[in-house]
Amino acid sequence: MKKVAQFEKVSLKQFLGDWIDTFGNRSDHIITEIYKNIKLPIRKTKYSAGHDFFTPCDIRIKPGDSMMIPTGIRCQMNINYVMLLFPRSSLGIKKHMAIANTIPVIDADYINADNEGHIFICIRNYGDKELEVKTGEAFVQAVFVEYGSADNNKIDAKRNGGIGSTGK
Ligand SMILES: O=c1ccn([C@H]2C[C@H](O)[C@@H](COP(=O)(O)OP(=O)(O)OP(=O)(O)O)O2)c(=O)[nH]1
Ligand SMILES: [Mg+2]
Repeated sequence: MKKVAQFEKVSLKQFLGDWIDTFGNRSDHIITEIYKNIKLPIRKTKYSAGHDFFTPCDIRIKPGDSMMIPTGIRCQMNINYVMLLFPRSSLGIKKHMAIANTIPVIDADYINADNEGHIFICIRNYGDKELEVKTGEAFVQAVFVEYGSADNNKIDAKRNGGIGSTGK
C-alpha cells in the first residue's frame, strides 16, 4: 500500500489549550496524562482502508446529545489526498454512535492551520440509552482518498484555520 500520510500528535501546549477550550478548566496534570496516553491511529489488518482513531478519554453521551472530542492528532498528507472520517461500524450499529457532521473532510492543508491541524471529532448518540466508549477504544476510522479539482488549480488562498475559517 502506498504511504500517503503520517499521523502525529499535536504539541502538548496545543492539546492543553484546546482541551480547556472544549471542556472548561481542568487540571493541567490530568490533561497531560491524557495527552501522554494518546495513541496514533492505526490500521488493524494488511488491507484495511480505515485507520482507527482511539478515544483519548472515557466518553458518556446522553441520548440525543453530542460531544466534541479533541483527538490530539494531526496528519501530514500528500497534497493530492484528503482524509475522510467514518464511524466504526461496530459502534455505529451496536451502540448508535454517529458523527455529528456525517463524514468529516480533513484537508491536506489543515496542517497549516493556527491550531497545528488538530483534528476534532464530534460524535452523537442517536440511540435511546447512554452511549459509553472507554478510553483507548477505537471509535472512528480515517480513509485517505485521492481528489481532483474543477478549477485548474487557480486558487491561491492559504488555509489558516478549520471548522468555519473560510467564512460563509
Ligand atoms: O469534523 C471535523 C471537520 C473538519 N475539521 C477540520 C479539518 C478540515 O480541513 C477543516 C475544515 O473543514 P470543513 O471544510 O469541512 O469545514 P468548513 O465549515 O468549511 O470550515 P472551513 O471554512 O475552515 O473550510 O476543519 C475537523 O477537525 N473535524
Ligand atoms: Mg471548508
